[in-house]
Amino acid sequence: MRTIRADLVGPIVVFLAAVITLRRAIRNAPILSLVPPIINVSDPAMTMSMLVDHAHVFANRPVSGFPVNFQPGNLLRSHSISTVSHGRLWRALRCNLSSGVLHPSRLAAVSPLHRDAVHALIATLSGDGGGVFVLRDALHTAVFTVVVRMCFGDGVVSDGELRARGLAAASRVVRLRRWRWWNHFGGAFRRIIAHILPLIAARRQQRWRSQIDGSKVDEDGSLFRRPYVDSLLDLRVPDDDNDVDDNDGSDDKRRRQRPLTDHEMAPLVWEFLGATTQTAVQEKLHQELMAAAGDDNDERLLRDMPYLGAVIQESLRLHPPVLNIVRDVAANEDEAAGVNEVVRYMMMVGDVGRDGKAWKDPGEFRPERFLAGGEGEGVGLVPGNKEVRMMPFGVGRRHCPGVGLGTMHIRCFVAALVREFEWAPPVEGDAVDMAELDALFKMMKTPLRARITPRP
Ligand code: HEM
Repeated sequence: MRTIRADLVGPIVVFLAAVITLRRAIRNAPILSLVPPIINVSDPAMTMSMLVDHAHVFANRPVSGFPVNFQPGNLLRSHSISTVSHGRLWRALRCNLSSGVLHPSRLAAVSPLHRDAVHALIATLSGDGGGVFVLRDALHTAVFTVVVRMCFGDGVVSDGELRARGLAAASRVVRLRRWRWWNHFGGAFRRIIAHILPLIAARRQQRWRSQIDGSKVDEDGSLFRRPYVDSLLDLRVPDDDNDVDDNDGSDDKRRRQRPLTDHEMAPLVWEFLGATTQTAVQEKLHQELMAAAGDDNDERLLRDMPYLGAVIQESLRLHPPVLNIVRDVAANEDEAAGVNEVVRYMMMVGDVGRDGKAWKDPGEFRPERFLAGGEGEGVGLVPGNKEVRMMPFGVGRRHCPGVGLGTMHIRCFVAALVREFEWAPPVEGDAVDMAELDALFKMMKTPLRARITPRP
């Protein structure tokens, strides 16, 4: 009889989610010497009250931990959507991302990119007819190739370069996972920016060339039209960059607008690339996947698979890749004295998802709880404004805008991996070590190693 392992699909989901969220965790890490008083919040009702009912108060994350001198002689704070203060600039940048590449109507265009990446991943894993694999690098490269194409279109980064960068990025994930690596990060960030700037310039040139020869820039056969960098090149942001929020937005139109500089675009590009970088369960999932007729990677088809959705949701409830939602609140502003005291609130994402009052046997991996009739039926990945039972993508006005794309990546790769291979521990009977690393973001202490056998 075939042994069915219930504990292998979850780690894959957890790892994919961690890859995809690396960027966020890095951005939220404070520099230790500047850490203000911290209050940890684990209670779901309290979290709700803070992030939803008092969203205007809890609207800012810590200012980017490190001002970076990535433009010679010019010390700048790196601005990405997640680090910029809540205000006009934040609104312009977030709106550009959410209504552009992340808009639900655009996500269908990601399916062909997923198809290419899935084929390459399966070819890599089935190379020698199966065997024992450490999944991390192969999965990382697969996700990375998709997001690079969404970011730059095709033709800016070559296939070979893509694979090399995917692997380099994977090894950076590993190197950056411990707090003690943080000191090295300023330098690493400058190097990353230095890699990104020429890619932005190359895309700009591609656009110029196509304007000159009258062709459309995407006529080079790019599968993903109007990639993220194009939207940044076209974007105009408020000129005064005064972060104060004027909620009425009344005179926004009259304000002077300016384009972004390449040095402003680079951290945004990096944020995009980084953001997007657990077998009864396995068998049940496999049956559901095989029963669905049609294109293997059709996003609509995958979205309609309740058990696949439940497995992903249960994995993110138990093992959210982002440990805490961080907000800085001015506790005592005395402008005359130049004093601006800040209190830092850390909403503990894992504690909320494992709250014993909200969940039966909260520590147990049981996807069925999210199916019809289960205690979690109808619970969303992003809480509405009634209650918070889990919050892997945050809550309130600064919740993750990438929830659609993030879950789409996970659905697509998990589905392909379970459809194509049978998964077992390297040694029959071994348990998967789910110990977590005290890292910037959640990772498995022991990277998942599995024996995979191509399915007939
Ligand atoms: C499994 C995948 C992902 C997870 C678990 C995740 C999780 C999170 C969390 C917990 C936050 C903080 C929310 C808050 O503070 O309330 C966040 C913010 C953010 N995420 Fe994601 N994320 C994922 C994928 C993505 C993707 C694919 C993108 C886009 C390319 C993205 C872009 C962002 C941005 C820009 C922010 C900052 C939003 C703001 O400050 O307005 N994330 N994410």
